[in-house]
Amino acid sequence: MTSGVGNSPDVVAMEPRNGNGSVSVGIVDNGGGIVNPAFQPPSLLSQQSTVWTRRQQAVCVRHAFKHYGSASKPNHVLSNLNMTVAKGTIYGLLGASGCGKTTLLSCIVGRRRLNTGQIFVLGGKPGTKGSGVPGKRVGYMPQEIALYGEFSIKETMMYFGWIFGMETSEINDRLQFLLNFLDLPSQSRLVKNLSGGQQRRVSFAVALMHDPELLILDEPTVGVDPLLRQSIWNHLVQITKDGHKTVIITTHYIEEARQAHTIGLMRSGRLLAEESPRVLLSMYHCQSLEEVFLKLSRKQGTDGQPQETPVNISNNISLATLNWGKKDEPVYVTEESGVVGLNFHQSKEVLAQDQSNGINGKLSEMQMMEPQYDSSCCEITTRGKTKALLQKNFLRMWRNVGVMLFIFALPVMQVILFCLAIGRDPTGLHLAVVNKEMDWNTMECPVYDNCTLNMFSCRYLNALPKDTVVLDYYETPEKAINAVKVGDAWGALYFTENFTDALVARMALGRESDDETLDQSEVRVWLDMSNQQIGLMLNRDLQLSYRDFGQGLLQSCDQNPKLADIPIQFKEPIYGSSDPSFTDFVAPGVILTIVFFLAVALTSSALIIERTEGLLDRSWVAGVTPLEILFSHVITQFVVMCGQTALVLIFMILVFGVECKGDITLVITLTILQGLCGMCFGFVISAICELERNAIQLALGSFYPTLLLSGVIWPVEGMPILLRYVSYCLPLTMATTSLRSILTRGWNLLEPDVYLGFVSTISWIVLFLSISMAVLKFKRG
Ligand SMILES: Nc1ncnc2c1ncn2[C@@H]1O[C@H](COP(=O)(O)OP(=O)(O)OP(=O)(O)O)[C@@H](O)[C@H]1O
Repeated sequence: MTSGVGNSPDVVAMEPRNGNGSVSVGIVDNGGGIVNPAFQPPSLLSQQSTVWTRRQQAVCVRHAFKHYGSASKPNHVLSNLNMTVAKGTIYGLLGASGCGKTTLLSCIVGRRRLNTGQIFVLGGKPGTKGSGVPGKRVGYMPQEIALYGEFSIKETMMYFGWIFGMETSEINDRLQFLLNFLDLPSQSRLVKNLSGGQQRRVSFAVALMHDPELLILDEPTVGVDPLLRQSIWNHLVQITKDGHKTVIITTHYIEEARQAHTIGLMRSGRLLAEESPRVLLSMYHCQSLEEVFLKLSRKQGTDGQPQETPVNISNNISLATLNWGKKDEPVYVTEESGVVGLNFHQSKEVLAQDQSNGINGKLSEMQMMEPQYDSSCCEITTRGKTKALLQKNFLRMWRNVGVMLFIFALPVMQVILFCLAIGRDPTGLHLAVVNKEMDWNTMECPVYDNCTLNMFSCRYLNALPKDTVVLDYYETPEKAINAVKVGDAWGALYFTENFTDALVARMALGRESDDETLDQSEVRVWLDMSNQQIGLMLNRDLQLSYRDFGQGLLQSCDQNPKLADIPIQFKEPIYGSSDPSFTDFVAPGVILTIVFFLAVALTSSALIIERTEGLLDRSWVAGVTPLEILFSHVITQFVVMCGQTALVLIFMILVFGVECKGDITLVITLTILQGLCGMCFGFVISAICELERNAIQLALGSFYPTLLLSGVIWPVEGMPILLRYVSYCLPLTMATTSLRSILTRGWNLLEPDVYLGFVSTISWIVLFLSISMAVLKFKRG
């Protein structure tokens, strides 16, 4: 690449550099100005290496293209943009709202990736190993507040300080300085209770916290009073003085950017100019930078689309470096370049420092040295980051009463409600009875418990379970049936007036009994089967009561009670009890569902809230990786889950007596694993969804199908064969079967039914984690 340095500068302007007495010299175009008599065009040497030279700049952006939206309908935000920020300078990035400043900055700090083009920041490419960007080499103040509202100012500083690898004492010292410098209120004040301006200052303080090499400030002076604004600028000038720190700042107060060393005027994703304020003013014969901007904007408007001439970008600092042999001479470099495709003159001033103030040597040293690499690049994580992230997660939970209730009160309430409301036999069911053996006037129905062969209907009715059925007597079968029809009773029972005689005859005659006898000896029942559970239960109770009645009668008449039973002998069940409860069947699924979906609910919104508040991005720019964020949530959730699992199991097993025949450690492990699985599913949701409401919809939307298809409330064996396969692929199905086998059969890990539940759960955890990591990485691009 050739440089335009060989073109003799027409005019060179000298201006004192802020405060330090050194001089910086700008080269002005043919429009007139002061010529620096000392100027000697640097001898043109071929560049050693483009990469090497770019590494000498703080930021170097080349041919940057960035669009949002799909490739078919792109919203172009950066269009062939080039930008050079010299080390040790303040770079004011100005431009109208929506021109792409924030997008450019977010690409520089590694929050976003360009579609094409290159960015070098502090010698490396953002996002590459060892570049330190994102990381502690950069201090970033985004446009949004991006702070944890529930944190105090001190906790905020601690959080970011730890992430930046600072010691607590160091953070405290720095905090005191920043509190004074930025005129902040007491360090114990919660960020959410600060005024907008105060919050912005805290956000600024976070960027300054670790005294980074490169400060990137997106509108730091919005909502800040003029006095403080000036002191912020003074501070920026101060920290860039020694050439080690660089600042890129955007502001809507164009005139305050006069204090910057270089100004980049941006419009529609391109840089219209990149000059020192003085050069810009004299180049365009304007009194204010605003006028310059307007002129340039109009020029761009009349020029129409920029010509796609190859951009000739030389590198001032590299040239300066190549010419560094003449250390005692100021170095001036001019280049003619079609910056961003616009054919306009871009002269650049390279600051040459007076050797007498000692800075020249430093600059020289800095520019000649190899890029510094972040030594923490190869660590998976640091103690500070882990501490900061964990403290953040726990504090956020602890400070939020709603979340705490959600975490611990809700599972207990769900278990209590489940055990009280599900699986118990219904009671107080009305039966409409027509008993023609009774005297309707006296309503007497004597019950004999000896071998008296009289009033069998009363003896049978007496055998019905008292808490389950309530007997209402009716005069005629029509009235009793009508009571069922209008919903007053769940069934109607009819006994003929010679029920007892017919039943005795039936028993005595056996196969000799005629149809009339058989008919008269039967209890006629009309049930309301609209409610399957109640209908089946009444059916069962009516039959069991008849067996009890028959056995009691035979026993009292010294007969073998077995004669009253059907000839099927049910032995003691191998697993479960002979009176199984629906609760025991559903409980395993309910335990897992509660823990799984609470975890989904808790995590699905966690990342989204952080993202919408800008906290996630800010943490990323501070050097926290998606893996560290996920990992910190996994640990936090794990602790929460242990508490939830303990509560759920204590209430289920100890308080409500749900059967547990197996190893309780297996039960605990599987429950916690399911919680982790739910959490990972929550991560997927929060990674996919941009808005909290979408996450809630997705979480709720997935709840019902999962519950219905996982064999929690009905056996999977009852599903059509295809749906069964779908069911087995869901995260809860095999785990529910596994937990059921442990609880009710007492099986151990050697049984396929049990270990497949563990295998399926762990596989889902890995799958969900991989998906969320992939989505997070994709979104950053
Ligand atoms: N995440 C996003 N998805 C889609 N479009 C976006 C996104 N972020 C920004 N944009 C669009 O990109 C364009 C540039 O936005 P950007 O925030 O970079 O502008 P800006 O110059 O910083 O504006 P301001 O000064 O108002 O902050 C705008 O049209 C904006 O609507």
